Amino acid sequence: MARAKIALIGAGQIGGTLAHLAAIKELGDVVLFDIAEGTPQGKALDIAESGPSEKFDATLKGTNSYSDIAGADVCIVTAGVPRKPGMSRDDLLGINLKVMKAVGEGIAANAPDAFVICITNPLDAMVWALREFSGLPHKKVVGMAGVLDSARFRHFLSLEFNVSMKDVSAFVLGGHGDTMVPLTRYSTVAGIPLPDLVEMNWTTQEKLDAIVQRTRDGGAEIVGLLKTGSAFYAPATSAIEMAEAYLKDQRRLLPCAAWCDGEFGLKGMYVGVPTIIGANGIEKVVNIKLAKDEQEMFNSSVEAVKGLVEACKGIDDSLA
Ligand SMILES: NC(=O)c1ccc[n+]([C@@H]2O[C@H](COP(=O)([O-])OP(=O)(O)OC[C@H]3O[C@@H](n4cnc5c(N)ncnc54)[C@H](O)[C@@H]3O)[C@@H](O)[C@H]2O)c1
Ligand SMILES: O=C(O)C[C@H](O)C(=O)O
Repeated sequence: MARAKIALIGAGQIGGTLAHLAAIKELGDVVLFDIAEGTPQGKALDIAESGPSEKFDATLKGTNSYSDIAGADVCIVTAGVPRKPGMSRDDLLGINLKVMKAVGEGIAANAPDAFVICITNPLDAMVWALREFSGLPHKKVVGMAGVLDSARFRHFLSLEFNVSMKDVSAFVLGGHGDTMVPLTRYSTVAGIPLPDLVEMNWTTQEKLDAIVQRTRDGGAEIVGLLKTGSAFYAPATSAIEMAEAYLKDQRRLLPCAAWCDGEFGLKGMYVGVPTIIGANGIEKVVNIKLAKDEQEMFNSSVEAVKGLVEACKGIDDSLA
């Protein structure tokens, strides 16, 4: 069987890391696309030259031409600009919206059957815009954020409980911004929900609240440390987890920015919700029951995302 083809739109920090991971995991042949001349070609060659030591079978090609992504099975979009210290993700909306238009049109013309994972910020609005510009089916266009936010939550929890990250599961829903909703009731250590662990005196409510806040600020914490850009190792790993679920029809239950039309009482919008990813893309949005306080937090996150989508419509008439 022919290898899968993975197109990476944007060959910056995340794009290069995605290419490296996709090759090492032998998910398929990789095409790195960028408007910057030389960058995708240089990164593709550099990663290909790691193949003899790493012993992977995958070809890597760098390009500035959309025609090279033709027939891609998966497109992962990181094209655009990251934030700098002092900025919010929402400050990137105007500049990255224009990028989504070019990328959406490029994917529609060359890889209309692909499963498309958007990473560019502000995530929930950009995945919505990318879907609109590309015209691809909603279940084939999804945003990466919940896997990353949940991974950060899991990491911080594993430090607090001094247990393996493997035994910590967590769910972060809502928009990928300050209003994201880390769900403590649905997060566990080896199946024991976090509120029970507080009752067992394994941690305190104050410590748990601080971890929830650190998770919400997880992106800004790294931006503040790096100063010249944002996180890229964990974001790339998160998107690869989603791509692998699609390519291998794993039916993973992962939190993603997915199209909700009826689920969670929403009428046609993208926001972070639990999904099942398999060979058809988003196979299902898992409509979990939220408690009153969780629903209120989710609602305010939904309102924040709606505001960004309205801002996109105000900038680009074709989206209105
Ligand atoms: N969703 C998430 O959880 C998450 C996590 C981390 C970063 N991000 C976002 O991902 C994006 C990329 O981050 P990065 O660190 O890789 O940035 P980066 O600056 O390292 O790379 C972005 C690349 O996009 C390219 N580019 C710009 N316009 C383009 C266009 N029209 N077509 C093709 N390529 C284009 C640039 O040349 C650059 O190489 C940012 O918007 C960042 O905020 C999102
Ligand atoms: O914080 C950012 O700007 C990048 C990304 O959204 C992240 O959460 O790391």
